Amino acid sequence: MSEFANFSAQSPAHNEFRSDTFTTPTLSMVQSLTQATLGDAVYNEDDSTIALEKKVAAIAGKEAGLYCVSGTLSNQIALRTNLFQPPFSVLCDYRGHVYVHEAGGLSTLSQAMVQPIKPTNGRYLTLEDDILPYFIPDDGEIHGAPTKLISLENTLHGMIFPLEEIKKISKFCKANDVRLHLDGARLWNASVATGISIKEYASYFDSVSLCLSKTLGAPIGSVLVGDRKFILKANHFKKQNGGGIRQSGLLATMAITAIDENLPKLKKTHEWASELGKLCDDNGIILEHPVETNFVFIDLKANKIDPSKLVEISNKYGVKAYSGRISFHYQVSEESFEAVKKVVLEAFEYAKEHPHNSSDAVRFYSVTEDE
Ligand SMILES: Cc1ncc(COP(=O)(O)O)c(C=O)c1O
Ligand SMILES: C[C@@H](O)[C@H](N)C(=O)O
Repeated sequence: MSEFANFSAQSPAHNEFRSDTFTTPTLSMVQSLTQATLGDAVYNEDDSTIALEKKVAAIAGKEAGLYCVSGTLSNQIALRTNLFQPPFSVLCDYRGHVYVHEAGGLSTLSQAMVQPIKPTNGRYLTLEDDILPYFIPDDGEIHGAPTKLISLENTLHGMIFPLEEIKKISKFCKANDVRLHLDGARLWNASVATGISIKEYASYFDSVSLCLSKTLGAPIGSVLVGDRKFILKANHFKKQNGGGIRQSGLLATMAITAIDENLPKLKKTHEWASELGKLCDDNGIILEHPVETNFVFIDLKANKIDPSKLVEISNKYGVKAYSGRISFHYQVSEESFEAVKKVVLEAFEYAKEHPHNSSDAVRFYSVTEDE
């Protein structure tokens, strides 16, 4: 049952470690509503929406932006717009959100064959080791579905995709008539962590989806950026899929406030995550990979931790951590941070005495029953 809004008090997400998607609007975001314009955005007549789209496009160094109600919509219409004539296939990381968490959209909306790839290095795709072995050239051979799009994610599970590898993949794509999309839901975090600008990262991609509703705390949405012609066609697919929003100025104004106010707060979330990661290292708790931004991925299977026990212990300490992914965001309270450290240590200690062995896939979100 969600709580009633009290924008002047502590965020309901103060103890939330399931995801940074639980971040809630702030009082200043709500106050910004008094400045919102109320045009019909489907007719491209809402100035606040246009201002948001121009703002994010400028940050990314792209010609145009498109406000979407979700990162899933933003990604899926971007992928569709980058693809022209089937048969074609899309290469992505086997953990990629566009593949794992977007309800098979690539198959239905884009009619694409997806080639998920497990990175040889366990962290990020490389051109030599991972992409070339799976690349299907569009050379007239009629058995395969030619690779016409590569979709990368940065950050992916909180890991930063190295710029030098992005450059190699981008150069290959340009030389082989392959489009390149970036799911940049948390590109903000990568930029803050590396000091590399969003503009630099985005310059190697045909399209980038930038989420506003996660690490930045806006109530909903993402902005897709690309060249003007691309965005015009993406808007067509946005409308086709029911994404045409009317008085979106109310949401856009909150998103503009979120960018301005919360981007500087991301560094602290990385510090928290790094501190928890070090605590795990110091106590022999195995992580799926090193901490680089705002996520700590505890390897529940390697530590033989029972997810349901983790939930039970989380509830005991008054925090919400339902999987091995411990997500940090700017609304976490110091008290909750101290509590989640105890949760992790206690769950680990319990597993030593009560090892949990399971072949079940570990999902990092719970499917809650209706109340
Ligand atoms: C990496 C990534 N991309 C895209 C999305 C989709 O965003 P949304 O939940 O707004 O559809 C998410 C969700 O949080 C995500 O983690
Ligand atoms: C689960 C996934 O869709 C969501 N993007 C998250 O990171 O929580």
